[in-house]
Amino acid sequence: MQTRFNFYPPCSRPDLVHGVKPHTDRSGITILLQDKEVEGLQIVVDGNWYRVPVIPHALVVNLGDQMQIMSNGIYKSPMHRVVTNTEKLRISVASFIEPDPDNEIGPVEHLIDEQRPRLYRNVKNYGIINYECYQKGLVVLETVQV
Ligand SMILES: O=C(O)CCC(=O)C(=O)O
Ligand SMILES: [Fe+2]
Repeated sequence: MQTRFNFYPPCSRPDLVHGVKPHTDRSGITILLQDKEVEGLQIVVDGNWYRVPVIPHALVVNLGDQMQIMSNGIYKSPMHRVVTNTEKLRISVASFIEPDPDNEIGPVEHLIDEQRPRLYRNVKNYGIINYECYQKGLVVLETVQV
């Protein structure tokens, strides 16, 4: 598990600047504590962005790419982003839980059959693949499809 503290200062041009650009998490599971007053997290569904509301002290549980890979696409790793605002700073704490990077992961055998063929190849060090694709603006899961 790795934990990241995110700090988003107020921004004079939220129309131009994201707090975090659109991405999917590399993890298996992400546990997120949002700022208890300031919204910012958004999720995309069918091309439309939706706010994730703030519920003070509640944890947001999100699934990451490695869950999507291991479940052969049954569990989804949703695309999300963080927007900035002109008035208030925002803080969040995200814990990413994932397999040991040295362990190869791939779709679980009994979730592969004729109705649901294998969607992803086996990979090691998925965190590095995810990071490099994020820097290049690629959709990471597409790069590990069979
Ligand atoms: O700050 C947030 O609410 C989410 C941050 C995030 O998506 C991440 O750290 O991967
Ligand atoms: Fe994220």
